[in-house]
Parts: sequence; C-alpha cells; structure tokens
Amino acid sequence: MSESVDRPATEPAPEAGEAIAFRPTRHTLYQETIGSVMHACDLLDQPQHLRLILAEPKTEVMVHFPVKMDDGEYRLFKGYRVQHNNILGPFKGGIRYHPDVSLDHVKSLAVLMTMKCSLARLPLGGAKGGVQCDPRALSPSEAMRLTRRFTSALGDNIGPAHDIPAPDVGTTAAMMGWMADTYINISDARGRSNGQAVVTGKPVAFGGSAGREKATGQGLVYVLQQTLPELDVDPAAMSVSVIGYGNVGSWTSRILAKGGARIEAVMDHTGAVHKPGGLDTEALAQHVESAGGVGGFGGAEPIDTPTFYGLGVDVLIPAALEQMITETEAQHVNARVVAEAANAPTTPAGDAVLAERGIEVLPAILCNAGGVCVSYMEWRQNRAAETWALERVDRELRDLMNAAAQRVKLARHRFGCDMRTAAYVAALDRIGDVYSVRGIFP
Ligand SMILES: NC(=O)C1=CN([C@@H]2O[C@H](COP(=O)(O)OP(=O)(O)OC[C@H]3O[C@@H](n4cnc5c(N)ncnc54)[C@H](O)[C@@H]3O)[C@@H](O)[C@H]2O)C=CC1
Ligand SMILES: O=C(O)CCC(=O)C(=O)O
Repeated sequence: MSESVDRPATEPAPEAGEAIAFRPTRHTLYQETIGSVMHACDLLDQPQHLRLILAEPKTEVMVHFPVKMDDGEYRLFKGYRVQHNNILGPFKGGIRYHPDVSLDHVKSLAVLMTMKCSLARLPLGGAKGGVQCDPRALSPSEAMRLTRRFTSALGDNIGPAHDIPAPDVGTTAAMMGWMADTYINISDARGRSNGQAVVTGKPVAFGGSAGREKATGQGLVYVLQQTLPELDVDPAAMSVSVIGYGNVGSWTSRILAKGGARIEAVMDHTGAVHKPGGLDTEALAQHVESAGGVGGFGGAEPIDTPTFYGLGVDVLIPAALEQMITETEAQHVNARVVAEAANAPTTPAGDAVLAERGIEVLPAILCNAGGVCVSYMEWRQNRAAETWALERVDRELRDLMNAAAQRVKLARHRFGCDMRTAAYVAALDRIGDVYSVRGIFP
C-alpha cells in the first residue's frame, strides 16, 4: 500500500548526498512549507543529511476504498496517510475530510506536525491524513461507514505505538471514536486495554480527554496572553476578526470573548458578518450549528470579503484553510497582528507583504499546538488507564504553550529573525540534537 507518488517525471528524487534545489517559482504548498524548514536549516547550519531526511516524508500511504451510500450505490473514495518523521516518537497528526484533500497538502501538513511536536517538546513525530470527500454532503451513517472503511484500509499503518490520528478540518470526535473502535476490532489490539490510544480527540465517554475539544483554541489564547503584551496589545481589551468558525475559530472566539476581547467580525465559507463592539460568540456558535455557517446570522451585519480584510482590528485570526492570505489579501489586512490558528494560512508572498507593512505574524506551529498537546495528554491517559480532571489538562497545556512561546522568543532574539523563522529554528534545534545523540548520522 505504501507508495511514493505525485513527483513530476521531470523532477527526479534527489540522490543521497545531492544538494536539494528549491525553486522559488514553484508554489505548491509542499514547496512553501519545506522552504521554511530549509531556511531554518540554513540559519542553524544543519548538515546536509538532516536536510535530505526532512525533505521528503518517510512514508506516503494512499488508499482507495468503496463505501455503500444511503441510496444503495457504492462510491470509491481516495484517502491518504503521510508519515513525515518519527525521530522524536510515534507519528502524530489529524485526519481531514474535505473535497480538496490532496497528497501535496497532506504532505505539507505532516511536515508542520513534525515541527509543531518538536517545538512543544512532545515525544511525538509528524503525520497527517485525509479523505477526499465533502463531509457536509454525507449522512451520519455514510460518515460512519466511510470512517470505518478508511480505518480498515489503513490497517496496521496506524497503531497506538506507531501512528496516532486525531481530528482536523471536517472530522469530529464521533468519527475519532469510530476510527478507534474499528482499529480495535481489526487489529491485535482486540482485548487489550489500551487499544483506544490509537486515536485521540475521541468522545470523552470512550477515552477522550477533558479539554481536547477546546484545546487548540485554548492553547492559542495562552500564546496570545504570552506574546501580545510585548506587541502593545492587551488581550483582555483587544478587537479581533476571525476566519473560520469551526472547532478552532469558535473555541478561540468564545474563550477570548469571555476574557474581555471584542470579536468584531467572522468570515467563513458561507459569508462574513460584522458587529462593531463585538459579536455574541455563543449565539453565533449556535447559529453555525444549525445553519452550517455564519451567513444569515441575525445578530450582525453581512459584509463582503474586501470589507472583512479591511476592518481595523488589533488581531486577525485565520482559523480555516491553507493559503488564504496571499499577497492580495495581505495588502488589505488592517490588523496589527496575524495569529495563525489554521495551518499554513499565509503564503510566503503574503508573509512578505505583511512584513513590509509592519504586521507581526505569530506562526501556526506555535499558535495551534494546543490541539496536539492535549492529544498527547489523551494518549498518555489511555496508555496509563487514567482520567485527568480538566484543571490538570488546562494547567499542563498552559505550561507547554508558555514554554513553546518562550522558545520562539529566545530564538528570535538569538537570530534577529521573524517569529515564523524563530519557531522553525526552535523546532529544528531539537530534531538535530536528537539525530545527533542517537548516533544516526555519525
Ligand atoms: N481541530 C484541531 O484540533 C486542529 C485544527 N487545526 C487547524 O485549524 C484549522 C481549522 O480546523 P478546524 O476548526 O478543526 O476545522 P473545522 O472543519 O471545524 O472548521 C473549518 C472552518 O473553515 C471554514 N472555511 C472553509 N472554507 C473556507 C473558506 N473558503 N473561507 C472561509 N472559511 C472557510 C469553515 O466554514 C469552518 O468554519 C485548519 O487549518 C486545521 O488544520 C490545527 C490544529 C488542531
Ligand atoms: O491532535 C493531534 O494529534 C493533531 C492535531 C493536528 O492535526 C494539527 O495540529 O494540525
């Protein structure tokens, strides 16, 4: 099942020891992501063999599997699991259900997981998976059958000590529960007590952790509390606009609003809404739950996309998909800080425009590490057959996020670079050290 695909015939894989050329004219997400990693390798003067090993994932799994739909017809789906690096521990990363899921994106997101886990000093590596499908068009029973068939197709490519999936865009706690249940029933985890540790982000009733659902938003709030005061922004009195009101966007908004921030505008795939003085974030979450998006929310005015980006706010939080802030959007952003809750929401060209305009970017591998930090806690609870109180989870999350933010600030100070580069440097430093002490490249 494992195979390496999608490399154009004109571009052969690098030979061992061969210098890797990254062409600035190519703008696939993978090229952009790996470009940031290689830039950090340059700053740290990392050896060529480390660059080579990080330049491509260890394993790329692609599966096709049939699912019986509610009308009795079968449809064939394509799914991926990309395992980028496991020098720090078992592969870890979410599963995405979205029509645009592609190998290029899953590979990029797997690299980000390697960097994120390392920055947070978790004993975990990086992976990501996904299925090309529209989860909004699936009935609950179709979603269950698809999730179970995908899990069966992945087989032993996942496992509690090998590769541990979690939720991402378009997937839910219920789906993670179905994944864990299917894995337990098809693998030799059957009958063992800790088989449920194969997946995190499960429902609490089936080994999920208190605090995992809100974890990514909560983690971002801790990062903002650590970083914004130094940028002269008060998290308890700031104005915010948010892209995406799913798990990450809505939890971030609700926690920030409780702390005194004003969520002035939210945009998602159904439109954008604006309320000067701050939206009712709980009412908006209820509206999204029933209507499927923020469009049509009665408690605010509809606005168009250029107006959304042009709103003057302290912080813009992209919490939707990749590559949304290109040089075009970046020209219109009217915020002092962009805090990347989504993975890779800003393109390198967008980044350059924001930097030119003096807008600070807090990078995704720091901002959204809260999700995997609480996943790590869930995994530990499952393996030890323990259940932790929310207070413990929140306390450990705050400590992990504060320490990660500190590492980024130190790296920034040391190299005089932007926050994104600093975050990659702080992450790579650890990976380089571990390769070195394990004696893998004497
Ligand atoms: N769920 C988690 O624990 C974690 C998620 N992330 C990242 O956070 C981001 C959001 O993930 P979730 O909230 O889990 O996904 P979700 O599926 O719960 O929500 C996705 C949101 O994106 C919006 N969206 C989709 N297309 C859009 C478009 N063209 N314009 C504006 N909005 C659009 C949707 O309307 C929805 O509000 C992703 O980048 C994901 O990789 C990162 C770390 C952990
Ligand atoms: O919780 C996890 O294991 C991974 C979350 C994730 O996919 C991400 O951080 O992008």
